[in-house]
Amino acid sequence: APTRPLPPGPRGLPFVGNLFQLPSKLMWFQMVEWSKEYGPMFSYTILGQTVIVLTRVKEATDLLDRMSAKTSDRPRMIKLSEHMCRRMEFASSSIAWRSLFGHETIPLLGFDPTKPIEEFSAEIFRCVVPGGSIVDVFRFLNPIILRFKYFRRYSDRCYQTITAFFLKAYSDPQVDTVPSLSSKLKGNKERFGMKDDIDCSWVGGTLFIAAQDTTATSLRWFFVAMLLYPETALAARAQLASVVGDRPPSFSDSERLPQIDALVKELLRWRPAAAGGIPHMANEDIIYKNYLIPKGAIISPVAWSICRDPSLYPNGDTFDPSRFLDEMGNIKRPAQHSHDDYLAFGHGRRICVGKNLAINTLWITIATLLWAFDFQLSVDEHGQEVAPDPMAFWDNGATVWPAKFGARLVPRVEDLREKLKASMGK
Ligand code: HEM
Repeated sequence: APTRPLPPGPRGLPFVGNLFQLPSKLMWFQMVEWSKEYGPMFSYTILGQTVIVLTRVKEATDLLDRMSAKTSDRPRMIKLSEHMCRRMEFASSSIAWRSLFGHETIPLLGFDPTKPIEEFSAEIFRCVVPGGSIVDVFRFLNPIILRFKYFRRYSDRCYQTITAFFLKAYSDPQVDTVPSLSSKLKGNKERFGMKDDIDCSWVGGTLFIAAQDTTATSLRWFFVAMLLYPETALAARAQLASVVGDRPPSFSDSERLPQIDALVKELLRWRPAAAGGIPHMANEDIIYKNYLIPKGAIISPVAWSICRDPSLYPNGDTFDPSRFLDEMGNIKRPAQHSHDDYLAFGHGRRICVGKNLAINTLWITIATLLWAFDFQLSVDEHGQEVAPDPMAFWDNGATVWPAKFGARLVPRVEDLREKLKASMGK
């Protein structure tokens, strides 16, 4: 069969390819720039590894949803998968902590028992970005690293510490009124194909890592959006006032609060937590639009750009929840192939397994925060209000947070604490 060219892309150097053109931070920005030059689908290479980048809904859904059987492998991530997690990974804090391990919810200002996971997840998230760890770029180093304990000392320590942590979280006594993943696994190991308690504890642990930072990232961006687009908070509060009045919102109000649905959709679209997308890998040669996507190529959907696809979401840089509402104020029918307007959760067989938990977590948290507090800009030492910069980022590897910013939360409800406590008991 006639061979086809790779999608166009930036010229690289012999052997190393485009390695030195990739910034070490905020890599997806480079992808946005390249897509302006080379089109919605382009390719680059790192040391012979082809990466196909997708920046529009059409290409992403054609390749990753409709051809999912051929594009749902994950690239081999040596440092993450083989060193730090020793293949234990198969695939916001409080809710994940409770629903996965069955423990008490975490108090806002008290001791946070999940802190040790943070360092570990930050390192893991760095490895997910193509080129994010040295051994994944220079693969010939792997046998050397495997041979000498010295080179593995960091990954070994990570694995041991985190396994002990997950095991304790899994084995500690649990709140028994609410079912959790741990309580399901205990006593049913064989049924779920688990070898031992370490296996079981890692199931909870990896889900925790995937759940916690992504959801918390979205909540950070929620505050930025509310401070910069206060009119959107007002619209949502007006609806909350008419539906729930002075009691906290609950899921039973959801049918009557489309403004909150629209806010959640817009938040995940405007600032998709995993802005650069999570890479897939082609498991066979694919010819698409007369280009070759070779077997073994990394396919990298850039969520930031896909969620701004002008054919679906005009003025994509503006935070505007009303784009999802019709004239009657109800949620619009989602655009075709838009995953119900939730493109931030990835594609095909690899689509985020925690999508519904994440949407529900964001929904109830956002509804409650809007009901409970006014959000005000912080004030500097000269008494000047300081607005967050929506284009100032903190790169956390797979997730991208807003750079540090201040905000003041002013209670809008009398007896807030008592009302929240009373509603939690229900
Ligand atoms: C705002 C919150 C979240 C966002 C934006 C998000 C986004 C994503 C994305 C983009 C992927 C990769 C999909 C792909 O490869 O095409 C993913 C995978 C995954 N997510 Fe989430 N996620 C969120 C919350 C959660 C939660 C709450 C959980 C667990 C309870 C979770 C568990 C997972 C797991 C296990 C995978 C790997 C699936 C696989 O490889 O087959 N995520 N997520």
